[in-house]
Amino acid sequence: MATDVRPLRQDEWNSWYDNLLRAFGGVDEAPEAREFLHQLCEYDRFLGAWDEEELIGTAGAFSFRLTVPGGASVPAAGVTGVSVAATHRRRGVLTSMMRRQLDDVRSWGEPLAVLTASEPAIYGRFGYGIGTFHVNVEIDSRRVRLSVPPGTDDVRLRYAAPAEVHDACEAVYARLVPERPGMLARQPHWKRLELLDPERSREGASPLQCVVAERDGEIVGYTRFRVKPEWSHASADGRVLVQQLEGLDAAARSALWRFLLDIDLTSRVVALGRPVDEAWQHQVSDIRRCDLRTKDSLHVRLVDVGAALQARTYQAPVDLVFEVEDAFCPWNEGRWRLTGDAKGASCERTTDAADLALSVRELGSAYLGGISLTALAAAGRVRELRQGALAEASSAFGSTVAPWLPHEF
Ligand SMILES: CC(=O)SCCNC(=O)CCNC(=O)[C@H](O)C(C)(C)COP(=O)(O)OP(=O)(O)OC[C@H]1O[C@@H](n2cnc3c(N)ncnc32)[C@H](O)[C@@H]1OP(=O)(O)O
Repeated sequence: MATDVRPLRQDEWNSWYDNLLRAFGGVDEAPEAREFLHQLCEYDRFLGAWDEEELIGTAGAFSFRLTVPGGASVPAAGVTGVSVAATHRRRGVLTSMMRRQLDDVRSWGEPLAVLTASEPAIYGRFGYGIGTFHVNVEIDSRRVRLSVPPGTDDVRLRYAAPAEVHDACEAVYARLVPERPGMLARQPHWKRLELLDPERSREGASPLQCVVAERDGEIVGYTRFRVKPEWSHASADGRVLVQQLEGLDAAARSALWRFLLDIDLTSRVVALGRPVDEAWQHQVSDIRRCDLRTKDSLHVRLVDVGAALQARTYQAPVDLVFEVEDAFCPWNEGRWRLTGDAKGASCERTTDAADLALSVRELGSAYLGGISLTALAAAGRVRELRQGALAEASSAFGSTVAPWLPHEF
């Protein structure tokens, strides 16, 4: 079968999107969600695969900027909308699209490609490693109390229409972006994402509600959530479904979490996709009643090893030679010397003896500082060629703040 992979034309978007939906089961999106996604399409970066006249594959790459350790905002292709028609599966169509896409990303000069996977088993073969985890929680708010830091009672909370305070909330978000690896700078059109509220997707829950946290009249935090009323035989048993919660300081965040745990007629707070190191985990009276579940989140691919490694900084001084294996993007193969510290780094080709051997996939996992190279070595995925090199690399690559992807794409 000859597959033609090429960028999408504007008149092909609807059929592209229908193909994608069908690969995910064929349930249509609400019209406003579909329209929103249409506006996000970057035609020169979205690919279709054709078998003669028939569209059989889809893949896109948003032009994101991703925070890396040290706070730099690095161009990253946000891989999205990947699908192959079930009639054409396991014949190499995905492989052809990944080939074209990674070649394109390289030609655009973007050192990273990132994605969230429908199934984690798909992307390792293309050089992606799991770079971040997040937690999903369901807190028994009748039993769990939150101890709060000084200053929490000085934070004023008020309800606001989500659209009315949107700019102020976006300003809070923008201030947080450089502080945590894995966060995405807001791109044009994406601002509306957090306000998208199709009735069809609510499944019996309320429209989006918003509470802002203020100090001295300034918005310093916000949460958007829904309430799903439920009644058991004995009592009210509603759920609070948290969509976002951000705050500029510990008091603002604590005030918002405490508010969510205290809403009358509810007994559970459900929050999906939260950072693994969030402070509330250490403030709750009973962590077991929070039912924490960890899940892989952002998968990271170094498209240009040298540029990617020198775009971030390192917690401890580092001077190491990596022997990198990268069968899918052979331009990365070979030895690289990384020197750097907390102020900056450089990464150049070298013929010197290697200290560590690993594939680009492990570099992707370790890149944002959330997965330790020591753990990957224990799994047999990193080889230490000079004694001591693993510990040096591990402490240099770490991050004091866990990396976190704020939303799926
Ligand atoms: C970033 C995102 O958008 S994630 C969304 C991914 N899309 C989906 O999950 C939608 C439903 N699934 C699909 O559309 C397709 O099955 C795809 C895209 C996952 C795979 O497409 P295909 O064209 O069948 O993949 P292709 O034939 O190129 O397979 C390449 C290799 O990946 C393997 N592979 C493909 N899909 C999977 C999978 N779901 N799980 C494990 N391995 C897989 C194949 O076995 C093959 O292995 P090999 O090289 O050892 O022979």
